[in-house]
Amino acid sequence: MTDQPLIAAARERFAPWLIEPMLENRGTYLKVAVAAAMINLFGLVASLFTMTVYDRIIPNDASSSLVGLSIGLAIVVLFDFVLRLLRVYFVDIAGANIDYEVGDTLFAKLLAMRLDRRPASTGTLTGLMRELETLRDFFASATLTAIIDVPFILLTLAVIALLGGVLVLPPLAMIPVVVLAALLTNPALDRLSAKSLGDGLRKQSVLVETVGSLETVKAIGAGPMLAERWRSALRSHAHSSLGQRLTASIAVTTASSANTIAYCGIIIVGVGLLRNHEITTGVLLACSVLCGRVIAPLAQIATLLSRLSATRIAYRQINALMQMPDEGPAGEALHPARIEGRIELRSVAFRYPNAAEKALDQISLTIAAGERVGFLGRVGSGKSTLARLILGLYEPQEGVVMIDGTDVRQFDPGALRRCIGAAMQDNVLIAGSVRDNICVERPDVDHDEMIRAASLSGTHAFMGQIANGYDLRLADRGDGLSGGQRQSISIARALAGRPPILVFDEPSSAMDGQSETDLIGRMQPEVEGRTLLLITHRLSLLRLVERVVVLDRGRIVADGARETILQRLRGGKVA
Ligand SMILES: Nc1ncnc2c1ncn2[C@@H]1O[C@H](COP(=O)(O)OP(=O)(O)OP(=O)(O)O)[C@@H](O)[C@H]1O
Repeated sequence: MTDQPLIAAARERFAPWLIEPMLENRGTYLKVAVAAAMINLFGLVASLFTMTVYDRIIPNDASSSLVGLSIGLAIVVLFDFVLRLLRVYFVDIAGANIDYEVGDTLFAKLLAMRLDRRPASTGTLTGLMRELETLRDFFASATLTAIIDVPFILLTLAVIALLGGVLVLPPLAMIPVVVLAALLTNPALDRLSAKSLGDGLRKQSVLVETVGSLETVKAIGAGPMLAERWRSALRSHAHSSLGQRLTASIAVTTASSANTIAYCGIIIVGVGLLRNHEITTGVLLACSVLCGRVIAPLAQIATLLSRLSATRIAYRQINALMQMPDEGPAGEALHPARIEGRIELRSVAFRYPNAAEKALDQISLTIAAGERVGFLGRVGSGKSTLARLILGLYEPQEGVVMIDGTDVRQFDPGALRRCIGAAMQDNVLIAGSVRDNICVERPDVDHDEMIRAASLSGTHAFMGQIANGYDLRLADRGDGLSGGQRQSISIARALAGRPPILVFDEPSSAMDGQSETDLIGRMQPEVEGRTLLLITHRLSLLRLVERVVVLDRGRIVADGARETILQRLRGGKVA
């Protein structure tokens, strides 16, 4: 885990995770470009229609020509309507495709990310994942098509110049004003977008923490403390968002004012030209209509730039996540078809990110295949950390952890963990049915195997008393079941599929004495001949093991046959 901010961590412009889905959708964007180009051309037609009506039809009282022209214009309007709809539709399709592709890659990255590199706060991480929506909004927004309108600004200016000569000057003069306003506000916008995003993540962080532990928050009366954190996050987010919106609106408002000025400029200059008979009324009207078509795309570009700022910040954040190292080897990973279960740690030292002390230091230990070892030690002595290293969840900074003589870093992490049945301390279940939680879509765990594992763990005994049984839908994290029931399901999940290595971290901590005794009785034949690592504070559970290792402050202080170590412990001869 890391507390380092991700902002500005990676500035690479076009990362493959974004560029590839964009390129895949180039066909769709091409259709959008064609539609946008046609819409621009139709816009020119409408202004030429105005000119023709004023210069040819009204002076000549040619009503029949007006009917013909109107029919022609109606067709153009109809096409324009259809094309505008199509443009929105295609942009949405491309946006949705990109969102799907990038979202899929990002989730895969999240699953593969090394745990020691992930952001420390869950809220921050989920907030970063949400930034995907900012990207989607950008790629699925019709504003994006404003880029295609840009070359048509030149075409429109050329038509104005052709029809009205100097009438082109007012809109031409306004272009640098709008562009300058957008360029000048952009750096501030970038900074405010980054700040607003950081504040948004802080809000998300408080929210996720509160929602995730609402029961505890209420029970311990932490509500007012969290409410104050929430209010503070709300205040700063509201403040930075306001600044962001205000700055963004400067360029957009400038564009709108520039539009009015250019329009008025055309009228003022045009009246002079009209008086000198240098242009006709039709030309003046056509040029004033066309003037709007010069500035409007610029206003769109200003909006696009403000969105671009937020998108760029979101992109950098997501890219920083994407750049994080994955677990597993850099080269070809090993996929063990089956393992014997021999575990060896050689001079292993490990320190959690940002921790002052090493959680494990100088650990050397060999566990033979099929050996059952209990781990004892005071709170915080490093027992769970040892299990995490064997599961390959963290890598040691010094030394090596090996399974069957191979460094665990060489294995494909997923393949390795399929060979290890682990029930960790927190017993978190996944939203879904009890069946989903025990089988976890493993092909080797069918219904019979699930029932076998559930019977061993004690799950089967209470499943019969619950409506829906194994199809009972659990809420997030297994809410809706008691702590002991969740623990029992976690044990069933670990046992299912008969993995050669079993890692149990306090497997009976939430169970009553009788349930624990029953569990030990059922487990004894099951763990026979399998490598078992059993972390516990309960001496009764040690009946399942033949050897005991005692840890203290990250070091091994005793290691030997169960009875020998227990005697030494009773005699107070172990630190
Ligand atoms: N995710 C973490 N980040 C930082 N430090 C951690 C983390 N998990 C554990 N530690 C620290 O590592 C040390 C060993 O913790 P570990 O959980 O391995 O102890 P343990 O022996 O399993 O304790 P317990 O019996 O309470 O479960 C402790 O000092 C703890 O503060």
